[in-house]
Amino acid sequence: MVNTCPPTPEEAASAGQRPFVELTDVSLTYGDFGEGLLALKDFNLSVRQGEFCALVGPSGCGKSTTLKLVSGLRQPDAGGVIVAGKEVSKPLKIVGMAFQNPTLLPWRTSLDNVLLPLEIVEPHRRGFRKEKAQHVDRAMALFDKVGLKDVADRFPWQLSGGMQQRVSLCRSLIHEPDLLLLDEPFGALDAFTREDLWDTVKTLWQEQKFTTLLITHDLTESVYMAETVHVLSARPGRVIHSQRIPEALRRTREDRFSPAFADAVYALRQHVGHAQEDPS
Ligand SMILES: Nc1ncnc2c1ncn2[C@@H]1O[C@H](COP(=O)(O)OP(=O)(O)OP(=O)(O)O)[C@@H](O)[C@H]1O
Repeated sequence: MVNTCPPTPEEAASAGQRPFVELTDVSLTYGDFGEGLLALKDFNLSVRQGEFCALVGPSGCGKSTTLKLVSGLRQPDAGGVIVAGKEVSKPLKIVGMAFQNPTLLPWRTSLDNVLLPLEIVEPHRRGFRKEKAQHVDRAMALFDKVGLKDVADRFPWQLSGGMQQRVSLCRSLIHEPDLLLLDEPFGALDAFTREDLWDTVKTLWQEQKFTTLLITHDLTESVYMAETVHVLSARPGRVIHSQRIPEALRRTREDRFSPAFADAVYALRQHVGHAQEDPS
């Protein structure tokens, strides 16, 4: 049932698609070169436009580092990082990010937290006052989509963890990014809230088709959410296995209890196990 052969960059190219995100032979060392910590080595990754990918792998293998490279927060020591056809050399504006910790500012209301990126990042900042009414409308529509009611005027400390994470999600999407980077955003939530948010994010992605990279330690989550799951080796991280997850496997919540779904999770678990045993 599980197709373990993702489309290669060549196959995507022959179908007329250039990868939207492409990391080629990337290495990155933290700290002083020579005695620093080698986080990624010979790292290759290719993501199609609109694709939903998950990155899984042992703790400390370089998953968050990969997102830092893709978002332009860090540059590699060697190799290339291309997003939307351009070499990444500085923080990208087409990126939305959400993390395990919602990182909302406690003195701002939910609405003002969501509007914050538009207030401080160009080109939105310039026209912010003039276009504020449209931005507020968009924020309210996003609140609605993620199932939040009457939270606009409430402060983060008046919201549950799941509600805060939904606000954080709205903030990551308010500027309509082409690329959504999710660093374990569901990790700290209770199981039921997490499952609800999986569906929320899936629905938003199906509607808007932003290219998505999700970091997770939860293989069930990766199979339910992603079209392709990439398994990283132990540090220094590189992709050692890529697994396509057929859509038919993960349409509904009930699908998560099917034998085919369990097979896909099991196959991934084997590869993560190998990564933990043998870093080479
Ligand atoms: N700013 C930094 N300075 C020095 N070392 C760092 C820095 N950031 C990350 N590292 C190290 O680089 C390696 C990869 O870190 P990274 O956070 O990318 O891993 P990860 O796979 O996301 O980990 P986890 O699954 O535990 O969140 C780790 O050994 C980490 O300690």
